[in-house]
Amino acid sequence: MLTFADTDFSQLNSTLEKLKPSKIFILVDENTHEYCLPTLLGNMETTVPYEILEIEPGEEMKTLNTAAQLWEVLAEFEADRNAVLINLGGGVITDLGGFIASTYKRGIRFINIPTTLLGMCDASIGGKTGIDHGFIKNIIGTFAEPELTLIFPDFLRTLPFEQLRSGFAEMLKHGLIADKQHWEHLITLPELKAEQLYPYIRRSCEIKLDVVKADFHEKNIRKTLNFGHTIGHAVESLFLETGKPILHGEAVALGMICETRLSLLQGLISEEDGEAIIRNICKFFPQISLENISHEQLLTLMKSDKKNSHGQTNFSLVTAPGTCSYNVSVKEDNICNALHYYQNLS
Ligand SMILES: NC(=O)c1ccc[n+]([C@@H]2O[C@H](COP(=O)([O-])OP(=O)(O)OC[C@H]3O[C@@H](n4cnc5c(N)ncnc54)[C@H](O)[C@@H]3O)[C@@H](O)[C@H]2O)c1
Ligand SMILES: O=C(O)C(=O)C[C@@H](O)[C@H](O)[C@H](O)COP(=O)(O)O
Ligand SMILES: [Zn+2]
Repeated sequence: MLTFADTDFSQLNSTLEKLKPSKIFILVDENTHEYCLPTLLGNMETTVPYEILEIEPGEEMKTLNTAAQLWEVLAEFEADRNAVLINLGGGVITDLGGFIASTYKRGIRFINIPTTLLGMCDASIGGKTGIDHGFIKNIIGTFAEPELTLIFPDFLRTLPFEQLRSGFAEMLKHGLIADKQHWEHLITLPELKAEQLYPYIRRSCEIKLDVVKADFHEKNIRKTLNFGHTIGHAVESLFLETGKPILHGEAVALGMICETRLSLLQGLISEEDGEAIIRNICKFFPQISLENISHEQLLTLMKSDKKNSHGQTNFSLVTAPGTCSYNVSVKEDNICNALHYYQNLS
């Protein structure tokens, strides 16, 4: 269930009452501990004892090592199958927390309380959980649904601008794949500020929920939610590996530009639409230098993409703002062309 807590956390309290947990665990990172936990604790009404599990912030923590430490801590606290994990944080916390919850003792219940724009509009919804391994994004994970996703937009007040913009990339993606009007609203916003985005958060959540309801296990239409991610994830992985991580949404924005170029090369989109999409994404996202990045390595990383099958690299490609095709097989030459195109954009 997805709920907006515009003013209070009553839905959280009634869910906890219904779930009757034996114990509550709250997973935070250092920042959500400081900025968000006091609000949660001030509003959570329960007599059930709780423990705080804290990790350092950042994508570097979304690993098997962190998962193992968290499983160990749960075991040390004697968490039983009726324990409930509350994931309070961005996509790293909800992906990692969802993963440890869905695997500990073969699955305990969990609640997502996203605190970033990306978490609210995308990561906390739809049941994809996971960790990175060998710097490959989300290569190990589960499909597991939270008991509740509680969205409290006021958490965005303390979110740094770059993080807000990172979440905005996924919102643009939602417009591009499914709702032209949403895309047009977003690209004409006078500035990127949390309060300006509040009305559009709901629409992004609806788009994601509709797609996920139609195809939870990503056999078909859910692949459209991965637009921008085949190239985006490869670039994100390579930067992560070299110790200079970029934000997920920044990588997705880059990926959406390159993959729109692929649509143009494949003749799947009109020049007018393709160029307007690229121009508008560039308005918000400064170019990321790919100067020292090897295309070979990127192509190898793209082979790990979960949409691939039978040795073919498959893309989800936008065909006009608001519509998206999937299972589009693309030749390596065109992928290299798109990467060169991005490099020479400015
Ligand atoms: N499961 C999915 O469907 C899905 C969808 C999209 C992205 N993701 C994953 O989500 C991850 C990215 O998530 P993210 O962008 O939220 O990153 P994140 O979780 O790393 O959070 C970004 C930063 O903001 C800080 N922060 C969080 N809330 C804050 C607040 N309210 N005030 C101040 N600081 C705050 C965090 O500590 C962190 O430093 C990636 O790993 C990506 O692969 C998953
Ligand atoms: O929910 C989905 O499906 C998505 O593809 C949403 C993406 O924004 C998200 O980054 C997701 O984690 C990517 O999944 P993956 O299967 O490519 O790892
Ligand atoms: Zn994403």
